[in-house]
Amino acid sequence: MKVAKFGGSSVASAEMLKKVANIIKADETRKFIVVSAPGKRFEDDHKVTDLFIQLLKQFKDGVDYQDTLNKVVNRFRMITEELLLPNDIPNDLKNKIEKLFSMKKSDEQLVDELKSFGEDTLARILSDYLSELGIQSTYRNPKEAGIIVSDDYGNAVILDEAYEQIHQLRNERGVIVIPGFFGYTKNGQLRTFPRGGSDITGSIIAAGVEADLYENFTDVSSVYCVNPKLVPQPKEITMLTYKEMRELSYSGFSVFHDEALIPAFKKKIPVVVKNTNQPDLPGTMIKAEKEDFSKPVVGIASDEGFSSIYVRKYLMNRELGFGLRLLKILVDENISFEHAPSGIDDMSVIVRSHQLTKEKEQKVLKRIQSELNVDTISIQHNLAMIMLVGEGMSQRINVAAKATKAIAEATTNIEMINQGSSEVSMMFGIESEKLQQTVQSLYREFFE
Ligand SMILES: Nc1ncnc2c1ncn2[C@@H]1O[C@H](COP(=O)(O)OP(=O)(O)O)[C@@H](O)[C@H]1O
Ligand SMILES: N[C@@H](CC(=O)OP(=O)(O)O)C(=O)O
Repeated sequence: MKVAKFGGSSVASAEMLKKVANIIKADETRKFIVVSAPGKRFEDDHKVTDLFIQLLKQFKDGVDYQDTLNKVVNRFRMITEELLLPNDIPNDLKNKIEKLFSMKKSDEQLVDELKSFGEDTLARILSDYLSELGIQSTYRNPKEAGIIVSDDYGNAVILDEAYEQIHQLRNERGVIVIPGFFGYTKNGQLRTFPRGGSDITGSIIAAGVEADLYENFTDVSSVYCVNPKLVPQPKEITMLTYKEMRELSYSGFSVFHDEALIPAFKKKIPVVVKNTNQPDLPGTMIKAEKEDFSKPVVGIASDEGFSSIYVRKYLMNRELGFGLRLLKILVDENISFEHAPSGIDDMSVIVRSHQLTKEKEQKVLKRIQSELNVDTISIQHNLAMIMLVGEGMSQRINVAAKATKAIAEATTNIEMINQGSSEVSMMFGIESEKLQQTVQSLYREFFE
């Protein structure tokens, strides 16, 4: 029994949905189908989820939102019309949006409910389309499916108690189509997962029904060892471990959501990333155990938009609780940190820059200066992080040497280095503007 998740790019148009239906038809063990909302059909297109966010903003700002509303509804109408289905579902969507806008709800509740309409509408359409094709198919809302989540708006996590009810889905007949990206709290309130969260739904269903395989269908034939936007036609990864994929996803491999690995990992369900346009290709397999240790590095992930807060204080090493108090100041300001490399008398804390408004930055720096009485404090913006990932790294002694050589060849200055304690990853902080040339140089060193 398999769970197949189709991402936004795979359900962006009627043409893509026909491919999806063929994939479902081709293998009767594909029983649970999880879908995203329609994504981009071409480079400058809009994801439906982004249109919903824009729509709510216009509604809240009191400006005319009819144009955006029509755009959203027409995305679905075009699909139903081309699939020769009635227009009831898109018409219904329009009414649901207007009804939601007439209700008294908090902004956070409104945005979560509105965003969910994208995946929900698409799941209903796909289920009807499969039925039209003679495939026994049922739409299941996440509430009925048992996706019980925490109370965090736009950032929900699954609760352990959900799995028992999800397991019952095994007994249902035919194909079950479930919208991704959202669940319900114990009190029946809708909450969405973080952006890109349909991958998480797929993984939850796979763990709940104890599937033999979780297939994640997208628009690339495999996970590449580096982001294809930075290196043209990079090498494909045929197999990697949950641990490696989680590190890579968290650090910039947007092809699979980092939080989506955990449910599958807990139940040891293998995951495969495949291409909806070329479903017969093997794709990339993600499993628990590493089989091939010949390559120390399996992938190079990278991301931009980091800032580093640097503090220096003579005899910091003798001051009990210094790091704790520094991090506490960040917690007070609701700022999470990514890395915190330290020396004898100094420490850097790397945070994602979007968390720092100008005022917050000034406040944090002032507090650190006065409460920790540091000798030097500075902040550096526009940093990029590059993460080398591979479980084989712990058994090699020259990975760091090869990496620093490649970075030097790109004439890039290393701002910081951090090796994860698990020795699965090695991180380099550099100036953002040098990112592409540095990644390309590392790629040549480790993969060519
Ligand atoms: N290392 C990588 N391997 C493959 N794709 C990657 C990688 N890093 C980033 N991507 C991007 O991830 C995209 C697929 O993810 P996403 O857009 O979320 O797909 P979906 O619409 O199926 O959810 C690819 O088109 C590619 O641009
Ligand atoms: N539609 C949601 C959830 C999702 O998973 O989308 P996609 O499969 O297009 O990454 C989003 O845009 O965040």
